[in-house]
Amino acid sequence: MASSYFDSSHLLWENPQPQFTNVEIFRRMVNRKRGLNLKDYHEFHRYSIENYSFWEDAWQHLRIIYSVPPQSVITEGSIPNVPIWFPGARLNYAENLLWRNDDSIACTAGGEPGKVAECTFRELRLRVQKMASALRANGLQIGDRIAAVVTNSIEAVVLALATASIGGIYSSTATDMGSQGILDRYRQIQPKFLFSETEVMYAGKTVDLRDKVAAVIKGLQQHGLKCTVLLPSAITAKEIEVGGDSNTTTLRKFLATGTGSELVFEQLPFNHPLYILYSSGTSGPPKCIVHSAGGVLMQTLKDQRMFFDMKDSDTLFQFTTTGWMMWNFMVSALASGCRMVLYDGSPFHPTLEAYLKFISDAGVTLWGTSPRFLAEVKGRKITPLEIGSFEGLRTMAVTGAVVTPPIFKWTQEAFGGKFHFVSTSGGTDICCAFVGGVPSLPVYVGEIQHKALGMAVEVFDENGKNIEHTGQAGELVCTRPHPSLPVMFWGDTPDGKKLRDTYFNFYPGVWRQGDFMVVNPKTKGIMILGRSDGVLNPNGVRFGSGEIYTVMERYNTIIEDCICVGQRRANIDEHERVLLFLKMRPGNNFTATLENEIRSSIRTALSARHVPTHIFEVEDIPVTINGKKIEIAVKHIVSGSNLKPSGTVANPESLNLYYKYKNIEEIAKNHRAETKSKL
Ligand SMILES: CC(=O)CC(=O)O
Repeated sequence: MASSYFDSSHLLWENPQPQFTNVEIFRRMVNRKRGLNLKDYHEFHRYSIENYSFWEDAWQHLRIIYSVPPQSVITEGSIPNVPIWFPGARLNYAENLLWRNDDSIACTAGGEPGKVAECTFRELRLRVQKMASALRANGLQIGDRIAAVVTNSIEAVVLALATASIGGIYSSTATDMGSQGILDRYRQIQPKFLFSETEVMYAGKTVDLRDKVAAVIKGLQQHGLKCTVLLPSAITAKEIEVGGDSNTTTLRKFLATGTGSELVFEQLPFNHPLYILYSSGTSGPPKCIVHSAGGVLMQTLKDQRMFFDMKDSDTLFQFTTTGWMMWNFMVSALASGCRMVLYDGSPFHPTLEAYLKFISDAGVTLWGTSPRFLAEVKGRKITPLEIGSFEGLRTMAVTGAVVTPPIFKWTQEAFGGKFHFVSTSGGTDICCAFVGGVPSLPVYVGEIQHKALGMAVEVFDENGKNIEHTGQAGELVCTRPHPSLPVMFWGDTPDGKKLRDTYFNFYPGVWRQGDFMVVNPKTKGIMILGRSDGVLNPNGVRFGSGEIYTVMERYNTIIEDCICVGQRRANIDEHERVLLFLKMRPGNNFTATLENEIRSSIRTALSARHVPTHIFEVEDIPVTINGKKIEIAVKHIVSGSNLKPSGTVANPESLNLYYKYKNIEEIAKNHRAETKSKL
């Protein structure tokens, strides 16, 4: 079947000086070093996935700081398909981030309380030194876990880097995660230390975390917890007691236990664990994904310098909490000598306009955000250039969900048209991206520009056949190892059974990411169409929910959000049917006229077979605390399963709204009668 995804590619942006980009400089360096003649990014990418020596080139180009050089690039490890990278090398992640020791600003931190804190590179290093000294004095050793429930603040950066300097393993969650969600994660990794906020502000409200912290401490006491450190209020900076445990102390007292020792960067193997991240946990207990220091360092630096053309003169603002991999990704920007702007709180408080002004005023040059946020600005008919000049903006990087073509177009225009719009996709599983931006290539509307260097991404059909050249959609797979494969799942068997079952079983020996994608045979541009477990399959036509969301974008001034899932009840339905749920913006009604209009738009833009069987209005759309729609949970619920919401769901009560759709026949009958009356 010929593809209709890319019938017309519209140019969105082109770099007037591609030759000066980091990626072009890197390509020319490889040509000189290897005596090659790689003419463009396409050839460079091919070289990067066919030769492991590419990673040696990357080591050199990214200027990795090390004390012992590697003996080779790759060797076999104990987990099949997960090799050991750069055996013999010794390095430290924190040392690679803290080389800069001057009085330029390293971090600017803002948030809802309105205060802005700053810290220079020299001060950051001193704060890390103080924290590391206290951690050592209190017994942190190589391989010990530190768990944190923290805001996106300078303190969180200090804590992660101090932990890394000693060779501890750092894991954090956002403060809005429920105590059950926190315990589901931290009980598995048995942290020695817990660092926690006590009071924060979110959406204009003071949130008292004392009960939650007390519950977490209690739940971790039987699981190896030795010491809890309470951070002062994120609003007033006052110390707050939680009480009841002699191993609990305040940050001030904890830091005072340090001996003032020098900052020592333990020299560790490339594969030494750095972070533990978690699978979403929306459909089962969260998996504890362990990432290596060398892997995270190399891949995040590669993505930042190649996709975003990051330089030491840049100011990066990544909107994230500490519970999303984009936080870990962001922190690496220090290694490029870049300034980071941190923000904690809701972007809608006190107003969306105030948040946009903060970004413009902070002189952000690289802005990382989500399509959901941009859709909201668009939907509220806000004109960003009336709020700030955004004159420094050079690159906007968007991730976290499918970016639809209307969002590409609107964003480029709304923020002044000159910057590089980068759509990327990767995930927690690799703590970097599979596909993303190439500043030396043109951007086409709706297309992620290319595969990342070193990432052997292909599109497979159900039988494991590469169908990329056909322009048809299939599974995103990665056919060769790369340095930030997880080194293990915490608590897995030594041969990594759980890890292999998760990624390498569906297509034996090949990484399956669980995303549904398609490649434009002409431009090589990529579209991610949704999660593959949410792929819709009515009457044998397979498509991604992202295709429906693209059409729905045109209604986003009246429809706040929507979710599209397949329904197939065991022993009842012969075929899958597609259900589309809409959350209306206040003051707008879901009428039969609107429903007909939506059906007709989907039919025209896609095909008659894409039109949902039923469209319903709902009060809320379930999302994770990182703002991702939870299609898989809704799919299970409407198909007749009972689901226990995990701590990852931001609005767990919303799931209850979907159970009634198990009785679809009755609901549909009532719905027809109701919408007719609202015509
Ligand atoms: C890079 C990403 O892909 C981020 C995410 O969606 O979790």
